[in-house]
Amino acid sequence: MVSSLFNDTLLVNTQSHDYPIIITQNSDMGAQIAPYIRGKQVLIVTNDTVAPLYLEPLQTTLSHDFDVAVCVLPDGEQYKNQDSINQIYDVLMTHHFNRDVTLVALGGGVVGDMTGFAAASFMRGVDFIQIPTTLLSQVDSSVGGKTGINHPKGKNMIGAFWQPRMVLADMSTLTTLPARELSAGLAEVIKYALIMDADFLTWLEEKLPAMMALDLAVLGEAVKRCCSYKAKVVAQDEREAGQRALLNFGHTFGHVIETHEGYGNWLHGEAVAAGMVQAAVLSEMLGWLNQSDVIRIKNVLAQANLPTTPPLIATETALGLMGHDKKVKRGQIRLILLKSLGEAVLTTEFATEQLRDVLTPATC
Ligand SMILES: NC(=O)c1ccc[n+]([C@@H]2O[C@H](COP(=O)([O-])OP(=O)(O)OC[C@H]3O[C@@H](n4cnc5c(N)ncnc54)[C@H](O)[C@@H]3O)[C@@H](O)[C@H]2O)c1
Ligand SMILES: O=C(O)C(=O)C[C@@H](O)[C@H](O)[C@H](O)COP(=O)(O)O
Ligand SMILES: [Zn+2]
Repeated sequence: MVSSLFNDTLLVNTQSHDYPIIITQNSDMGAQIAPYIRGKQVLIVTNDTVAPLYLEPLQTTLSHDFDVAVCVLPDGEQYKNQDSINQIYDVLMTHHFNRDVTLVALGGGVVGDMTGFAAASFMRGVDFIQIPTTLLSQVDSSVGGKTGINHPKGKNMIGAFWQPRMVLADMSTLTTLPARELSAGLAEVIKYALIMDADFLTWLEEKLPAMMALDLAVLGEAVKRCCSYKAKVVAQDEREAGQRALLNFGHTFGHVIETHEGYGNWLHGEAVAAGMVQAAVLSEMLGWLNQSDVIRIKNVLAQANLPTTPPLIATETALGLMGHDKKVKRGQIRLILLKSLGEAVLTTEFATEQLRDVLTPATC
């Protein structure tokens, strides 16, 4: 579909440093990011799906001014682990790169999270830049500095808060993204509406068809709105002491699904979608949402081709996996639930029996 050019820049203010999110189309990626590279060494980290699509022009442009190395990782959530981080370190060491290096993440959230973690830990911290190429990474993972890898028993269990120097979201990259991955990104977009802005939910209900038809102007508008919400939250609570936890809506349930089903079998966004329904059902049990709200949530997720029911997981197994959630405090599971559409809270105001009911197959 032909659409008008989208161009916008947002600023993220954090205690670490401020950085821009450039949202654009058909960009010369190398030229866009070059001004934010402070040394002469660059390591581009990508994967074997994204490399054939977008690596060559980026590498060529950067090679005019920088000493550029490349690390191509295997594609998949199942490779978001220490082996991949070691591969990044190996390339950095082989090239004798030092604290002047800037790591460039070219890919989706998996590449971005791992590149950020490698940057946070190599020589105790070097610069990195995010070039997110999935909708999910453009609306969420490239912003805010949560970096890391999975443990076999839990998602993102090892990591660091480490902010990028800049984020370049080129909407044109979405034209090659598989439809299932676009839908996975829409889950995080819908998440922002449910936790922060009921008017945005209404906007989405109208605009989802255009987004799914790859109208880049509408997608760009959605990316801008989501990044603005996230930038605002991260500016107030960079390290998740409080308010930032709201961005975890659906994730305590969703991470259980991803871990239990085997990393990569349920996409992150798919698991979060089903998890948001579970959280909404629990919110309804508490009298905070009404039945029509829950139906509306299920409908908007279904409209985006997302699952609204979790896979079969034994209740005790799910509770055991939930125990690893990073929001657990003094042994107590804390959940993000909805007080109303557009308003989320971090809470322990639910009975364990209610949580068990939600986790019991067929309740949602
Ligand atoms: N750090 C954060 O704040 C944060 C936020 C949300 C999600 N995450 C993490 O992000 C990950 C999910 O990210 P994702 O949904 O981007 O998945 P992903 O990185 O696995 O990318 C999805 C798939 O699309 C491919 N791909 C990427 N760009 C493409 C393009 N332009 N054209 C064609 N194919 C392309 C990838 O190779 C992969 O196969 C999870 O690990 C999740 O935990 C992190
Ligand atoms: O940025 C955040 O904060 C989020 O929680 C965004 C989530 O969408 C993202 O999936 C994040 O990686 C989950 O973090 P975790 O701390 O639960 O691992
Ligand atoms: Zn997420």
